[in-house]
Amino acid sequence: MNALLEVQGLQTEFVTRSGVVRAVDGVDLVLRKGETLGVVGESGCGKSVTSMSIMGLLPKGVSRIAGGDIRYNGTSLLSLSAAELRKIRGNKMAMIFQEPMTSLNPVFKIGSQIAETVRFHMKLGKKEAWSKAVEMLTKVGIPRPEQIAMEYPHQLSGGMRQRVMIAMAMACGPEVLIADEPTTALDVTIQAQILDLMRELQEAQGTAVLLITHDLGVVAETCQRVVVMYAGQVVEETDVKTLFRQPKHPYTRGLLASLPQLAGEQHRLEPIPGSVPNPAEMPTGCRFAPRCAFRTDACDTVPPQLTEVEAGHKCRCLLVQEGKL
Ligand SMILES: Nc1ncnc2c1ncn2[C@@H]1O[C@H](COP(=O)(O)OP(=O)(O)OP(=O)(O)O)[C@@H](O)[C@H]1O
Repeated sequence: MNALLEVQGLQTEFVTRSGVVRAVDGVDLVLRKGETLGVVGESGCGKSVTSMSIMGLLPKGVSRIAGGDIRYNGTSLLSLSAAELRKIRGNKMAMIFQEPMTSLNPVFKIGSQIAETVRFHMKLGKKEAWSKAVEMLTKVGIPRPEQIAMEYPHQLSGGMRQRVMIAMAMACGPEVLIADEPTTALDVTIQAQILDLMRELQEAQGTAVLLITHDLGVVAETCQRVVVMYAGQVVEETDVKTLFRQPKHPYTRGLLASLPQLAGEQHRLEPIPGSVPNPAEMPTGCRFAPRCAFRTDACDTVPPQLTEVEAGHKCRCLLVQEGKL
């Protein structure tokens, strides 16, 4: 099945003033070679915490991985030392964020930052690394790349900074790219350009992408498979076509009904009532039950498991599993 990255039963906890909360609770993900897997859900569902856990970038002291495993090419990343993890991060696995300044350093020239990454991971000399940086800036469509390489991040527009971050992430030809809301902060035209760019680089380098987004429109355009997350858990997983044509979980149906392009002109948009529960106050049964239009008494008491309801289609809902929905 060519699994490159496997997340199994991941549990990530935070220490907060009201005690320990589990923001991610038993997440399973499989990313295969060269594919794009979307992870969707509203704000607060645990998408970013999942990606930070995979990259080993959780805030120290206040968070920890309490259970499960993360395997890259069969090796558990949780068993690696910080130095071993650093070798994989940026080289084999790279990440891009919604806010490019998260990974760009404001006090270093753009070219130097890309060159530094390349030197560290690809063991190139100074001159070759600088050439590689300029080559990458050219690849991501930066105009006047030699000149821009000499500039500082704040001298560029948001869209250009995002291109620079992609250049840096893709410079070492990573096998896995984790993109956390890479286009959310950009306007629609730039958003489309950045998604196209990511797709081109992905095809050219054979990179597998884990795309984290709250935007189902972006998923429809870029992903082959999708995982829907709700309240720290996966609630549905299938291929993109099936998700849009035959969504099963009431939460996924709700997300689709609130998507303007899909609701169509004749239909009123129907936002899902209520909000994602706080991890400190999770419902005891189904976590979506308080917001669910189909809720039954059993939903309030029995926590549903994620099961395969059709070939390649998993869903965490008692009613779907019993064929009632
Ligand atoms: N540093 C932290 N301390 C305590 N709780 C946290 C911390 N970071 C995240 N959480 C909690 O973890 C849960 C999941 O957050 P996460 O950022 O992963 O959601 P998300 O789906 O990525 O949303 P967004 O799109 O807004 O980033 C939330 O309930 C959040 O309150």
